[in-house]
Amino acid sequence: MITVVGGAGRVGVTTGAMVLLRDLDDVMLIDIKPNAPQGEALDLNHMAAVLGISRRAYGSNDYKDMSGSDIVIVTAGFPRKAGQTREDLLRVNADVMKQIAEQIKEYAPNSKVLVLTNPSDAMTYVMYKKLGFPRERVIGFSGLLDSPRLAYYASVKLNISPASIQPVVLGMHGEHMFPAPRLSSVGGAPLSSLLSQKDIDEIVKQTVEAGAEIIKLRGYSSNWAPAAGLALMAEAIKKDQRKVYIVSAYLNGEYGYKDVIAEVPAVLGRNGIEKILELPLTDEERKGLDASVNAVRDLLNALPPEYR
Ligand SMILES: NC(=O)C1=CN([C@@H]2O[C@H](COP(=O)(O)OP(=O)(O)OC[C@H]3O[C@@H](n4cnc5c(N)ncnc54)[C@H](O)[C@@H]3O)[C@@H](O)[C@H]2O)C=CC1
Ligand SMILES: O=C([O-])CC(=O)C(=O)O
Repeated sequence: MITVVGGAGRVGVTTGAMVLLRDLDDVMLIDIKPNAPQGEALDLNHMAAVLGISRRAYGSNDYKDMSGSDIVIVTAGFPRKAGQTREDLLRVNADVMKQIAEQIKEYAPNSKVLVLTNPSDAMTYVMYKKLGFPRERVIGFSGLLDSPRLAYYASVKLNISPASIQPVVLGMHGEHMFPAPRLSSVGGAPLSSLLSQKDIDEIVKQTVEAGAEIIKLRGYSSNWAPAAGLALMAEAIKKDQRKVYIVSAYLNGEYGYKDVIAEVPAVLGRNGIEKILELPLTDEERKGLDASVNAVRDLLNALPPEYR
């Protein structure tokens, strides 16, 4: 069973749908909104019946129904509104993480926990600290959104499929993310060698501002792309695929950073994070990553001690 906490919210229910569509497992949607997860589950079950998918969705307002889940995906919490940054959600969502960590510890103590709630690196840190699970089992989301976004914008410039691009965005998910065009590649060539500096600057800006652009256009934040990314992470763990994805990981010396969470490439398999990969960086890239990781640290330092 894969549980989604926040399962009646926009990203939560879309994630439930993606898990069913990829035929990964049954899905438990848990949410504090009365009746809402049950209603979403019913609709998802009808979807599965239409498509002939033999998986079930369940909905509940009781955390104990996550019992037995090997993967718990956390999408619960407040989304930002137009004009807000993700960082503005720090305090309110840290509270939500703290409450949910207690429940996961009690009902799914052996699970791998994927955290998407914003600001996602800081929320992954709170979840990690409050759960006390080994770091390979508490994995933050967003690299699998920021990097494919970079691939998308580059693919438009190059008129090629985004699937042909290996994009790299590191550090923080937020205003200070670090897109790395030299480390991103197309057919073996660095992306930076295939586009003009002006085009690179443009796609980097589009990537950083992508989330805000969606809110500006439609009034609420993304759901389709993040849900797809979460489903890929769950799939890599569930099927022990050992695929390399950029994820938010607790660093204990990797890249020279300690006691902080940042987006880095990692191998995902049955134990969660099987290995963190350390990319060789130029001096300039090192500075860019430092600035990004320091922005995560600033957020963590702004959290009262009970969240750390
Ligand atoms: N890291 C990323 O790339 C992305 C992060 N997000 C973040 O994900 C979060 C959710 O976004 P949406 O789904 O659009 O919001 P939403 O408002 O549609 O859904 C949030 C859900 O969480 C539920 N919830 C709140 N507290 C809860 C608790 N203690 N236990 C269980 N459920 C609880 C709410 O009832 C609601 O149904 C936001 O913080 C948003 O900023 C959204 C998109 C991408
Ligand atoms: O923009 C938001 O608030 C949601 C998010 O993190 C994203 O889409 O990158």
